[in-house]
Amino acid sequence: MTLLPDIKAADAACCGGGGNSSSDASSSGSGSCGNVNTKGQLHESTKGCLGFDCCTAKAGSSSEISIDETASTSSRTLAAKVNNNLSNFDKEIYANFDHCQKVDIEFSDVRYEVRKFSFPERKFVTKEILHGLNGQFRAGELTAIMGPSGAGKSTLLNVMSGFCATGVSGSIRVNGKPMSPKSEKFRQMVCYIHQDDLLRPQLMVGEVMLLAAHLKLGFKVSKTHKMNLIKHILTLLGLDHRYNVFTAKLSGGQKKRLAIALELISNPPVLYLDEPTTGLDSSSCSSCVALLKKLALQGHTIVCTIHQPSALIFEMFDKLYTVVDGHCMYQGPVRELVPFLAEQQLVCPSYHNPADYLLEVAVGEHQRDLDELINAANVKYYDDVARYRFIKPADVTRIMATIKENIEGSKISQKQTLPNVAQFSSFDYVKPAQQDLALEEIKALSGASKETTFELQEKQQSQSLANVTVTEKQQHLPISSASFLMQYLLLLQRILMCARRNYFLLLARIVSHIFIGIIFGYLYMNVGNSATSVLGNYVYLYGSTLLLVYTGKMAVVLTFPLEIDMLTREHFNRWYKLGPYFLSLISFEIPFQSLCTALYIIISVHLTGNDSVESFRIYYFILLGIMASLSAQAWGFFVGATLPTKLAVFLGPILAVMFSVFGFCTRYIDITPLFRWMWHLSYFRAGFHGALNAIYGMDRNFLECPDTAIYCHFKSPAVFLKYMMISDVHMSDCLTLMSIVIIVMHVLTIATLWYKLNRR
Ligand SMILES: Nc1ncnc2c1ncn2[C@@H]1O[C@H](COP(=O)(O)OP(=O)(O)OP(=O)(O)O)[C@@H](O)[C@H]1O
Repeated sequence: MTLLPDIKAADAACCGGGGNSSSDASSSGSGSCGNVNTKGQLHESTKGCLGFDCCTAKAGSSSEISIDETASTSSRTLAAKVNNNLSNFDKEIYANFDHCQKVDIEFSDVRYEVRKFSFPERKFVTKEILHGLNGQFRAGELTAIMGPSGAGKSTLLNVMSGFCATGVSGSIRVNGKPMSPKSEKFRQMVCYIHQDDLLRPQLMVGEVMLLAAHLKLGFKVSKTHKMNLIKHILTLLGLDHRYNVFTAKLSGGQKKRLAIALELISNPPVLYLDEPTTGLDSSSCSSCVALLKKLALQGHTIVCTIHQPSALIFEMFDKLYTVVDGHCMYQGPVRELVPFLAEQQLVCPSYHNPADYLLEVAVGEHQRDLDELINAANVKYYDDVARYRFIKPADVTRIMATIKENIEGSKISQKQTLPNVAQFSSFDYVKPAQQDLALEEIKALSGASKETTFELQEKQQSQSLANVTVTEKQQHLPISSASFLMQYLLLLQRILMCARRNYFLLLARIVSHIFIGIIFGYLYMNVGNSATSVLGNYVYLYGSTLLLVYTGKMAVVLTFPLEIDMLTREHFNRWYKLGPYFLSLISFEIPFQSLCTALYIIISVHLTGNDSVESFRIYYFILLGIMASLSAQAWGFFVGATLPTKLAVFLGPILAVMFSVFGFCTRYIDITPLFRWMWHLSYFRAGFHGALNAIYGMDRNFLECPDTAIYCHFKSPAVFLKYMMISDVHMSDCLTLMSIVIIVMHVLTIATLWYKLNRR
């Protein structure tokens, strides 16, 4: 029997866009997704609703493994069992993930402290948020981090994912080897999906996926294979029917799944998710956890924080990690929670959701000393670790002998034994050679069929998958991210696509420059060549510089901080490097702002009659206007990258005023010596003086003095420049200063972003 229809039904029912269904059960505790017994456990009757894995412990029609038996070791064994029943199509989907590296993470004495300045105490104070946590997140398992609000769940996730590295102490071991979360190797294994989905609303699901595939897989993988992979992932996540839908139009649950789909492209062994179910209705919530379970079954290490799951959803998790006030209050299999609490004289009432009960205990509703529970949790953890961790290779033989004895003496049934053996054999601290030996032993002594032994070892799973009709390339996608140039081109393409579809803002920028150009032109109509209107023209040039500087700066000061959040996440998840990202951003912003500036100047210069002079003056004016605007834009990027938006919109103009006061509208001799450095550094001043020089300097002929005028003091433009004390302005100086400002500010912006992205 093929499971294809089941899987499709599953996706439709549980994970799919239909998004109905199974989850009704999540709120009621039972329902279409199967029945839940009084302990909140699923019965075998869940079969058929989710294909095979969504509802935790359903094992396909041929399964003989009951839920309880599989609960602890279910993931790998169950996945293997189900794989036997997959159609080729389904196997193709899974084949894309069968090379997921298995990563077990163990952490001990993990502490996290923040150092903040306390205004009441007028000194820096250190606050410890995580107080020496120990634990394990294992491959093939779905682990929930639970706890009351403010307990430290997100902080633990941030620390374990390497998203927060400063202030962290303790040790993290990956597959038994110590590893720093800051290390490149660690980062290659981990993806972190934040609570809020930051997706570009102007792009369609398929476009976002393809872009991510190009960025993450590089161009050694053909587009056909990328498209296949995308199709497989979207099918797996129940999003295939949303391929041509804009991300803005996805439901909350679909957005969450898309966020996961995007990260799955690089098939990361470890996925951390911060509250993936928050904001979802019970149906989407159930679908989301079912999906995570499905991914865990494929060998990923999946850890997520969750708030108050229903009994059904709670049962879907393999492991639970409870955090209370920065301490661990329970960690272990979900099914062992109730017995653990009972041992602590905390008896979860029948029909009560254990997750709710746990939270009640955690917030102190049951008047239980939490320190005692924390201690008990620690003892249990070390007990569990000791049970497996310190098995010496020599012990393998002894354990095998016991198993053999048990099977031969029929003390326990084979079906009971196998999951235990699977758990044992998958344990990393036993040398691989010993594991192989053990498996061979089991194979021989249990007399199991090839299919039965196959479920014991992931190695054998993939071997089996290799037998199906999956092409070589699908099994061995050569993952190497896109080159610098390709990253740049892809990101630029994304910006252009977004700009094309969300043209309102850009159109507003262009229209406002044209509109103000007309207004200014109208206000200072024909002042350009008249000796009586020199001061009017001076004000026009002043106003123009002011306008171009402000539009250049404010356009990015306000939008760039929003970009930074997205950059932080995509960069952390290794989509691209900072260099190509920033280059693509300015490759769009610089020409666009230049275009706006040029449009404004061309229109206003014509209306003000400034174009009646030699054309090179107008070219200079346009060039200087563009340079001044780009200098301000570079400052805007820097301010936006450095300060939070609220501070940036306040401090940006203050800086602009300082630079304009000391140079823009003040003569050099009027400036206090203390602030004269500002005059020299002011790009405002350089732009404005350069513009004045372009219009009135460089040996311009006399201006027209109307017959009606008795006397034209500024008939000679040189007199006016001398009066304004700017007769010795050199164009090259102005252009050089502004070029330096542009380059220095962009370099500083990149340095700031680099620091922010890597400080963590
Ligand atoms: N950078 C920080 N500076 C100061 N305090 C912090 C910082 N980060 C976290 N905290 C504090 O640490 C505690 C744990 O925060 P965390 O966000 O991890 O809680 P949580 O369990 O995820 O809460 P919730 O469920 O409400 O999201 C909170 O009291 C929070 O105020």
